[in-house]
Amino acid sequence: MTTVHVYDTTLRDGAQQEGLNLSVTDKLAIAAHLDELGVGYIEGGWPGANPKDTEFFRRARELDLQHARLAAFGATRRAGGVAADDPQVQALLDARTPVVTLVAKSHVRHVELALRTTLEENLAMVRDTVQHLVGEGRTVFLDAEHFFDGYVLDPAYALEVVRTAAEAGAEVVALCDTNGGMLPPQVTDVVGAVLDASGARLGIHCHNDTGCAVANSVAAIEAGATHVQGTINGYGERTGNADLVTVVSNLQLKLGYDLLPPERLAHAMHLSHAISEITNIVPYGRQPYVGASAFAHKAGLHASALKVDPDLYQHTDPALVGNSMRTLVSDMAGRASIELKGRELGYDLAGQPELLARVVKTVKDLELQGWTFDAADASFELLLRREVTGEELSYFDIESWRVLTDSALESSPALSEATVKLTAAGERHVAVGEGNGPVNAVDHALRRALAGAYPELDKFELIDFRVRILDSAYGTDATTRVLIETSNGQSSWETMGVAANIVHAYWIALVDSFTFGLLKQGIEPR
Ligand SMILES: CC(=O)SCCNC(=O)CCNC(=O)[C@H](O)C(C)(C)COP(=O)(O)OP(=O)(O)OC[C@H]1O[C@@H](n2cnc3c(N)ncnc32)[C@H](O)[C@@H]1OP(=O)(O)O
Ligand SMILES: CC(=O)C(=O)O
Repeated sequence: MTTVHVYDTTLRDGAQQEGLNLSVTDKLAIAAHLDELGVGYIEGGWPGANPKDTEFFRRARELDLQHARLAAFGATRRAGGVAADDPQVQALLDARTPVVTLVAKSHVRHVELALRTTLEENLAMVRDTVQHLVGEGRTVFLDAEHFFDGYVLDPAYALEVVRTAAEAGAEVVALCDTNGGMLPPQVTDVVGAVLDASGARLGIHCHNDTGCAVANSVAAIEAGATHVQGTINGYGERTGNADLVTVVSNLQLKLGYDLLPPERLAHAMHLSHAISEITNIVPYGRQPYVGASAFAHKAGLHASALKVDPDLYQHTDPALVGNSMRTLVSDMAGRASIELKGRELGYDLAGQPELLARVVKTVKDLELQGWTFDAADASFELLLRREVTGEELSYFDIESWRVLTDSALESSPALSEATVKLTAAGERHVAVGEGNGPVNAVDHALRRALAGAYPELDKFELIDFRVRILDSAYGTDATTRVLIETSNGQSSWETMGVAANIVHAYWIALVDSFTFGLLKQGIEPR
């Protein structure tokens, strides 16, 4: 059986996504990650189209790729010319990659309207360019642009493009759903028909405009294509390309294809997130397989079954793609949810039905007031610890705090000043903090008051702050929920506070954040 090529186009088609802009260094880093995942091919960009892509191919020669072969992407030669004299084709050779992927027209209206040439000349462009590149020692893949729409309009011509490319020496002809409008049954029919009529080795390249890019890619492979293109996290023009990790996971874990070594697929979640860091696009939590929520369970009924056997509410083992099961605590939790969450946090709560029932009730009561524990694991862990140990973990005793804000003048911005009085390490501290707003001032004052007793707090940094008005019908009287995320440079945690006053809500979240952070660093109350 022919092995299926796994062909990644994150660096070319993925980079066509709105708002995604990669430097040469970013592209090199992503290429190294893709190689670690074990993909067969990395399409690096279009040499000659812009200086960045040209530079990428120059520097990519220094990459020590263990698995992947690099592909340079570009178009067939210009109409009316010859491939050997075409500067764009020469730029593809100058990229010095083992593989060149050519985009070619296969839709008659595109040939006539976009390329403004004859159908015969388009075939000549395909033939000449493929032959020239093969003659120069390159493996050539041909992306037949708008293939499916073109096949519907004029199947004979679309087929002729496939035959011409294959006869000229293209190893693979990838059928592209460029406008992303196809549905799986259409893809199945067309791929099957083209395979029968041409005998060419076919590939598939899908866009997600109908939400079917992954399904269409899987359908094409099941219909006989043996080369699949996609991008990490489904990046790409408009609604994106087929998400390569989802396609590969589906083919490998559900249909038995042997595409990536299992130990590499088990890095998929890490890779997806590492690439999100580079693209600076927040990972999509509900992404299949690798999203943070892909195996997160909120409903109590689910948890009660998962406790017995995780397979009962999971379509696959999350570890196969490097993910893990999580239990969410909320007002939809039951005793089993708390027991499972406790297990995640290192507490064995089995056989403690009264404690479990008490925690369920506390959570439900607090959620009614606006708390949302599934977004603030650290606040839940402190609550659970309190219920289990029967005591409040306290690193400092607050005596009072207050904050004042001067009115803003045109000549000088508003200034806030907070005063915090507390006892820590057996000593009373009174500290004043200034800030550009009340939240900032409170943060400074609390840190200053604790600096002597807990120098570890110096490393804690606020990295996210979210405010939500809970009962908006009351306008400025509304209850407010503040969620904050804090980092110590190695890990991060989320805490929350709910109060009528936004600064008070922040204060609750901040105290919990410092308490949790110190606890996790193994610091004893002083
Ligand atoms: C379906 C896809 O996503 S394919 C990938 C598309 N990616 C990109 O377009 C990103 C990179 N592109 C670019 O930087 C530029 O468009 C370039 C450098 C390639 C070309 O720029 P320009 O020379 O200024 O041309 P422009 O972008 O206006 O038009 C594209 C030209 O390529 C021609 N062309 C389009 N497809 C093909 C093809 N398969 N084979 C040969 N020529 C083609 C068009 O007819 C047009 O020709 P014209 O200049 O005679 O009108
Ligand atoms: C080649 C390509 O990116 C497309 O047809 O969508």
